[in-house]
Amino acid sequence: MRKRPVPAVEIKGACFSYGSLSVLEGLEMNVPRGCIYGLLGGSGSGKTTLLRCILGCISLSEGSVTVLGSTPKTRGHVGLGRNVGYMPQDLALFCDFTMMETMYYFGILYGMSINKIKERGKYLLELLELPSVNKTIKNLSGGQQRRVSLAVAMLQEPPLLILDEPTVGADPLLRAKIWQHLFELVENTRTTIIITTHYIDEARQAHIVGLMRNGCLLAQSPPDDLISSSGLATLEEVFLNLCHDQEAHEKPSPQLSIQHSLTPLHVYGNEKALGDGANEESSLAVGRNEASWTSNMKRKFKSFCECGPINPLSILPHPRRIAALCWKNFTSIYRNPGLLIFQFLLPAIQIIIFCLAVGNNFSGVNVAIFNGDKGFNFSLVVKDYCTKFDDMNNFGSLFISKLDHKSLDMVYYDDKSNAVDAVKDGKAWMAIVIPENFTQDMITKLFLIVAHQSIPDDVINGSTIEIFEDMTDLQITYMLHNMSAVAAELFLDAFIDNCDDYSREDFSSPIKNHNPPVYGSRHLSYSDYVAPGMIVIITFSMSIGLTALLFVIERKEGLLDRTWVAGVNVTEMVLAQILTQCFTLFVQSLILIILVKFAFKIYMVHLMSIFLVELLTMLQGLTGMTYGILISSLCHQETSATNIMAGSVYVVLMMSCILWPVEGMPKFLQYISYALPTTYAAEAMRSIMGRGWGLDDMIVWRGFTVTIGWFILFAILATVGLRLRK
Ligand SMILES: Nc1ncnc2c1ncn2[C@@H]1O[C@H](COP(=O)(O)OP(=O)(O)OP(=O)(O)O)[C@@H](O)[C@H]1O
Repeated sequence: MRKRPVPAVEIKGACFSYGSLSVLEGLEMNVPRGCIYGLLGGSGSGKTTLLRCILGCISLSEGSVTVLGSTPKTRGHVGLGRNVGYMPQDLALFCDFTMMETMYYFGILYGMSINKIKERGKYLLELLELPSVNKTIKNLSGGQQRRVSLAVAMLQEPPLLILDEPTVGADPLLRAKIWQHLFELVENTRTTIIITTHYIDEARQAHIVGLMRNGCLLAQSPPDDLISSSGLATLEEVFLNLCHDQEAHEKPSPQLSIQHSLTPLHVYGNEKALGDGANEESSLAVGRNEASWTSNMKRKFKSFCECGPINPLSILPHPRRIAALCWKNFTSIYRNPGLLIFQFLLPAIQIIIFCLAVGNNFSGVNVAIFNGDKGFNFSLVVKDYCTKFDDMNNFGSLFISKLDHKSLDMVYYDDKSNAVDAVKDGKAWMAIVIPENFTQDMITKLFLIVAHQSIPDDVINGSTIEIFEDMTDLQITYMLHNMSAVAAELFLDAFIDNCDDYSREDFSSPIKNHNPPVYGSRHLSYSDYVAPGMIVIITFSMSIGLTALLFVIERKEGLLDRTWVAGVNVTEMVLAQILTQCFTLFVQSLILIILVKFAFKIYMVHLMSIFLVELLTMLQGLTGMTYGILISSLCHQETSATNIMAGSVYVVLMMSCILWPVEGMPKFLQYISYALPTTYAAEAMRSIMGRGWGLDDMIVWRGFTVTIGWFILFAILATVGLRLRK
């Protein structure tokens, strides 16, 4: 018995839906080797979807696809790679590349030698009448860009070419030339070509034409056979007739439609391979009802888990392809100064804004002052104890002189109620009211203390400065409290230092703060506290944003699909991204550290700590990057990626002890906080910078370990996510 030749593409009972929209409904297709197969159908009939199923870019919910003898996108499949040239409907080219660079990039992915790429690239660009090879893609016309895309598909001389509307934008002469070249390819190399088109006259030239409508093939046969068997004059009439036939059936079974009009494919030695009865109504129902994105993902997950042993070649990274991907990433960056500035300078700008805006000394804080102190010529009265008071006779003024004049704008009032009203009216944050007999009562108090006598209430009241506050701004309140406490201390210092028999120590607080402290400095500001965490969050969030958007955009533009079809696997894609990001993160973190340490003099104990800060910052960036890839695998659009990103960054900023210590959170929130990827890292960063600790300290190595753990986890999830989404 004669063995049936293996077709180039064989599809049985294919069902596929986007959410609730059923696109392929039990479709049967058989493409013999060495022919041009013209897939003709109206807009939205499912042609592109069908091609993407053949390429393994999307998985069928029902049915099977065999391409060149194996099923794409199964574990055993190494990837179509060099065997399939694909020209998508979208441009799917890197617009900043020149035409020749585009050839080199895809050629390397296909595994071609540099010389071969050069030779084929030049030949194809000339054949397709493209201008100078050094012109960048973005500077070509739409039609020229599509021709470069066609050249990329034909570059490696694959046995199977899949072209989605390749002649759009080409003039009739060039269209004829392209078709001529396709015929030569089939004749000379027995290449199989599947070509989609809206133009019936173009499809007429194909060896076999498949007429597609509403997710099924109404007929597939050599065009002449279709015309002769139908008794009609043109292919257009045949197509219209079939469409009417399909509409006449209330819900036509695709099986029925195909059998109705199918002519055996004698010319290409192909038996009638269609209509194995694979499509039951039930499978159509499944196709239509599998409504949601989740069901698509479940389907992919199921096929991912069930389709046989993993072929190591399908997941093992290939250095050549990784190098090509890295080269592409770097070229995209340096050809795009805007992106370069965004990557390198935005974190720097963010930290500059932070250091300038947060944690600095206050200025211009309005304070209302009423100094009612009449003063007192006390030198006669306390001369025996306090000989040095001779030149001081108004302690109210002495207290005011000890306030921080740089931070405060002091407005003097001549009445206590006016000063208090200034606070009530929002004109001042604090009113300081110094009583009439302040100096006199202070001296009396001292006199009575020395004489070991009790102090009457009116003397206590008269020697007390009253403060009226607007406490609605916590930071200003803290500052004013701190400032008035310091002024009171300085005032007491000045007051007591003038007494012959008493020293400041006699009146000192029972607490002694050692100076310098064990760690840190008495002059630390809020920015010293927040800066370590800010470095972490800026790098983390920038990496999420850049990577998530990059991947979502590349997917939308069809670049990812084209890269997968060219044979790149997910591991290579993730590794190349990590390598590229390592470089950008190194520069980014170095700029951040230089600004923080040297320009803004944020507290850092040792210069040696810079190495650990740099390392931890880079690791956080890589963690953000892998999280970004994960987000991109969940999102169709930039807006949804941006929303997830913004939500995540907000949570991380609030809960990672960057602005507020974990100890200041409710207990249950502390657990959540520690479960975030940035909390331990921010703690470690603070210990490295503020305490000068190294990797031998638990807080520091825990920060590194947890960050690496999250990086690995996100990398695995991102790889699985990309694979499922592929
Ligand atoms: N990613 C997607 N998500 C949801 N629906 C989609 C998606 N891609 C395509 N569709 C829908 O699937 C149907 C088939 O689309 P497809 O692109 O396969 O048609 P086509 O025959 O190639 O059309 P055209 O000739 O206009 O390119 C259309 O209704 C389209 O709106």
